[in-house]
Amino acid sequence: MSPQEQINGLTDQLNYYNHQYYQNSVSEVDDFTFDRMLEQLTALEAQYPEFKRPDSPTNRVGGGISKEFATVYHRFPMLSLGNTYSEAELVEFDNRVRRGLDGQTFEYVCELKFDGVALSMTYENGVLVQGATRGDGVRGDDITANIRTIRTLPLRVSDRMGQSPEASTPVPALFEVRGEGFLPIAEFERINKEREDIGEPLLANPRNAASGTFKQQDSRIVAQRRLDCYLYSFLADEEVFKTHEESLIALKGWGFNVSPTWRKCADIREVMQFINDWDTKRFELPLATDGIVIKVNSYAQQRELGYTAKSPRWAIAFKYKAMAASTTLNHVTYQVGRTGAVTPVANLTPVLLAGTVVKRASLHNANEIERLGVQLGDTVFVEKGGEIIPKVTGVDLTKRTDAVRPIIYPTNCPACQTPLVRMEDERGGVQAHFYCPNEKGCPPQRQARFEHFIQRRAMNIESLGEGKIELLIERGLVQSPADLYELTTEKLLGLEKTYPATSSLPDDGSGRSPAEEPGKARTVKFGQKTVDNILKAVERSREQPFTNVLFALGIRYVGATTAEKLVDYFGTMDALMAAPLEVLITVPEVGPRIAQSVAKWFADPDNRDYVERLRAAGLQFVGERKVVEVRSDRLTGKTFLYTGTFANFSREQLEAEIAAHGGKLVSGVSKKLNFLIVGENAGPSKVSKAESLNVPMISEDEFMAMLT
Ligand SMILES: NC(=O)c1ccc[n+]([C@@H]2O[C@H](COP(=O)([O-])OP(=O)(O)OC[C@H]3O[C@@H](n4cnc5c(N)ncnc54)[C@H](O)[C@@H]3O)[C@@H](O)[C@H]2O)c1
Ligand SMILES: [Zn+2]
Repeated sequence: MSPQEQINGLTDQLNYYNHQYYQNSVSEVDDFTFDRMLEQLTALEAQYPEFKRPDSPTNRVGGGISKEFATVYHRFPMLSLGNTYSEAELVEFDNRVRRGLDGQTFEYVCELKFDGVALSMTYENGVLVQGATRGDGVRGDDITANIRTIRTLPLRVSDRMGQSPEASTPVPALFEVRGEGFLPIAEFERINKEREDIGEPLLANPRNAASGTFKQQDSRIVAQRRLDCYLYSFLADEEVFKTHEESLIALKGWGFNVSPTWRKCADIREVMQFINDWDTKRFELPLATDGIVIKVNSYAQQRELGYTAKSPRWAIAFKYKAMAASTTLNHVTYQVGRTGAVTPVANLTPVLLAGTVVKRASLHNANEIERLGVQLGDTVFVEKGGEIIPKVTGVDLTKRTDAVRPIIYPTNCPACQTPLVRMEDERGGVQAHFYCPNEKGCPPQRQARFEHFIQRRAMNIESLGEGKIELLIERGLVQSPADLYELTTEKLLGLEKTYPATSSLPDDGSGRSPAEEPGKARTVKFGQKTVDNILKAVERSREQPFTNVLFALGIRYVGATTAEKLVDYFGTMDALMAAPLEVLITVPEVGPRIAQSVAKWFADPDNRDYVERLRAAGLQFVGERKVVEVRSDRLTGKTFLYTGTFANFSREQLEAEIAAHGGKLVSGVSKKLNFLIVGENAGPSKVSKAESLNVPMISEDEFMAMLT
């Protein structure tokens, strides 16, 4: 391949990865591979400048702006950071700084490099007026509404509010703060557990999840995910602080969330020490980190050092290589998840990785096995990244022997032998996972249905957790959650089983990724007190509101929030069961995918029997209806969005009115929107977006005229 072809190839490929990473929140390769390719391109371009393309990723900040949000221009460009994986290059950086500062003394501030999304927040007279993404560095997306959902981000700051004595610096009239928006790991795992429970595909890692969340059009969805933000930079027209350190202290004093992990370092040796200190300790932090950011402390010196087109010369990111180890893949087991998804798990010769012994690692799905080209007996690389569960990331082909055997993916469910199927994904392709379609009879799926049913947000019978359900199913005491309402003291008292010490519980096919917990022997026992607690909880569950009951049914894609919307709209189980698909689709925030899933579920006679048994058991089938009766079909097939306030309607009333006439409320301005209803104090971004997309805008009066 000629150098020009190489440059072209790398440019196209890196631009594509950048697009996937920043626009679609997907990493198709790991960061190390990406950075190595970028380095290769930089070197080639230096050697053959004549072939360097104007769209080269080497002279641009990686992100872009999207059509879904209004565009904002940054008052100060938002740059990237130079990065390195090696200590030798860090020493070179230190030498460059030293030369650039001509022998002056200087200090560094080291911070953790948080792995999320760069955010910029502008405050005017102490009030948060704008929040934006980095975008291409010059222009970003206006995501103010989403950023406002971050609970730790002050919407208003004042120097008097600060609790610390350092907060004495007055708050400037206009300033900008920057930080990293992220999903705490615990929150990431909570969301994935919920998604797994209702059959939504899992989010890949906390960074991509955070990035995807900030780009949601509906800030109500954003608010349900508890995003957080660590602030690491302050900017204003006038000089407020002399050093970065001072700004961090003041930001904290003004009530911003500044991670306490930063430290001032006198020289590069102390920096190295800081890097070593956090090498594995960073896994104890509540969020994903991928390195250390090293910044020259003095602002005057920062100005002296200046910037390249892409990044400051006074800062660098040291990135940790993902924690990797190599070991042998002995065999693959397959777990069946709550919704029938089959997950292959690598069983490894135990190996030490980032302070824990790893015996099992995720192989994700059949596509991943194919992509890795891995075989049984291979030496594989196992990595621990931002996530808790290690994963197999590659094969050491230099160690492959003749003894390797191909991995034969099962064609039948490992739990119930039903032939596996692949389903279509939302874009019409096939999903990466194979599924066991035997929803009713497959033991792990059946058990998962019970676990779903008893959880707090459903029927709240959690005293039945931890092995008790398994035992009841095994003894034939329950087959369907409706049977729980026929349990008696006589049936339960004295039941007992000891689960052996190894893997019988973790291997229950629950589909949860393989944790590293050692399996201890456990005894499940139904003594008098346990039995009383269970029966009491079952009794109390009869009072759980209809929303919980509907969620408890375990209809695919119907999470707790969707259940609420359905109850608001229909009010009763009977009305919901009678609703044809066309009506289900008109429910606010219920799209065709959910509507179809609901209709299909209620069309199944077994499911209807199940519902009748729950009714007979006395569960709540009536909720509070918040949507008025459908009064006409004048708005049928039309979509609406409103902005501002109205003379004749509250927001809720307006939403109800749209629904009552068959219209559908949508959450963002797009080409598909039929009408934007514009009231007093309308939001400028919605209006200008509607203008640019030629979406008709109507007044309150015009809207009312449509109803008669
Ligand atoms: N895997 C892929 O497909 C893919 C694609 C594109 C980019 N990437 C990764 O993204 C990197 C490029 O992204 P980038 O331009 O955002 O650079 P970067 O993420 O390496 O560094 C700059 C960013 O670091 C963040 N940051 C975190 N903590 C910080 C702190 N304490 N102080 C200052 N900034 C802090 C900020 O968001 C800032 O914008 C690449 O090096 C690559 O590793 C990966
Ligand atoms: Zn099965």
